[in-house]
Amino acid sequence: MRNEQVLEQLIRRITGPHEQVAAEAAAHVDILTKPPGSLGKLEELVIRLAGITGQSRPCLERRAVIVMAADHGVVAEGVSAFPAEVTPQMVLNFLAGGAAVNVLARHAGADVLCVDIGVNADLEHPELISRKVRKGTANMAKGPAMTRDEAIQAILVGAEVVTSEVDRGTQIFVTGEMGIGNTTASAAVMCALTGISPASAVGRGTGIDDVGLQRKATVVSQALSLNAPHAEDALDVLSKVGGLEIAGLTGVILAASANGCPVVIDGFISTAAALIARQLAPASTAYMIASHTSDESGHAALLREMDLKPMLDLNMRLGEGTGGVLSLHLIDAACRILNEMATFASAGVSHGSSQGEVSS
Ligand SMILES: O=C(O)c1ccc[n+]([C@@H]2O[C@H](COP(=O)([O-])O)[C@@H](O)[C@H]2O)c1
Ligand SMILES: Cc1cc2nc[nH]c2cc1C
Repeated sequence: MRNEQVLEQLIRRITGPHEQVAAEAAAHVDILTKPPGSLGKLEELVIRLAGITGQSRPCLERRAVIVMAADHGVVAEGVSAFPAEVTPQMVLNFLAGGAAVNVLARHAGADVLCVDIGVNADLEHPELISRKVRKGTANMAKGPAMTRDEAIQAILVGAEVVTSEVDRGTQIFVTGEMGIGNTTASAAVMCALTGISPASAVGRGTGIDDVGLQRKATVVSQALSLNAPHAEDALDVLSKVGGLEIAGLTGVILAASANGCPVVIDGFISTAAALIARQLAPASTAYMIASHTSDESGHAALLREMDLKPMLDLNMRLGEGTGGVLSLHLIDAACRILNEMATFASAGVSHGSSQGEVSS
């Protein structure tokens, strides 16, 4: 079967959450020993998790963060505060267990899966998932970042990683990435698909200065006018101005959705992948759990555009899946509320009287 057909099949498997199970969970939340709605967003969260998983008492013990790593030709334009060599160096750090995401994943009981989907170096390690589609993208300021077929291949890599994890029993996924230059690609994807201006979409990424920020906006404008991506064709946008890790994460999101697994969206780059996934499969948005608002300046606007309501705002802007993995603690808390709290009946606690009712 052609790759495009495999992708279409994957998209067709995304049917939407189990509304009946969500309604049952909502009814149970309302008989727990608390005033209705008093656990706020935790209540909404666990009702959504029930609908996504089809389990009236969700328990998401097996979790994995998928860190997609890739390089970007656009780094040649001076859009990052760090050199491209940092991408492979950080991959080795992930594999050695020393990066922030490793620490936070250990704390949250999540596996870290590191995928080389397009790093511009020859990497070998027994734990590395080596699925390189190409050695980094081409410079989008000079031409398309990759071909449409490469973009689809990278989406399918993400989907395959998720599918084999689902077979191993993983129940919830977190998106993570590493790629020097990828905030430029993410900003370009955001501009192409939402019409937001480059000046509003670009941010400081790894920490570029004011001059670098101006240059970044100019590079994004140049890439958009040169490549003229079609806003109604997400694969065209992804291939012309996106990145291999963005494509891989699009596949992660689509395959998690197709398998009825919640997918926790990390920062700016992950949300750009979510934007592509939404355009390819609108039903996938029901499976997305937004973790945090990154300090990357375009992220809040992108989340609003996606109508995603993140749980945390900790001024983080690291990526790797760090914000996503942190939010697993809140997801656990929400599940435990539903699983462990007493009901008014079981604890012998009186219900509140309905408003306006006069007790005799
Ligand atoms: O997740 C975010 O919101 C985020 C915001 C800023 C930077 N990053 C990370 O920093 C790298 C990209 O930054 P840059 O400046 O090289 O485009 C990449 O490895 C991302 O994981 C990530
Ligand atoms: C050191 C470093 C770690 C990162 N992790 C994700 N992006 C990163 C960028 C840099 C520069």
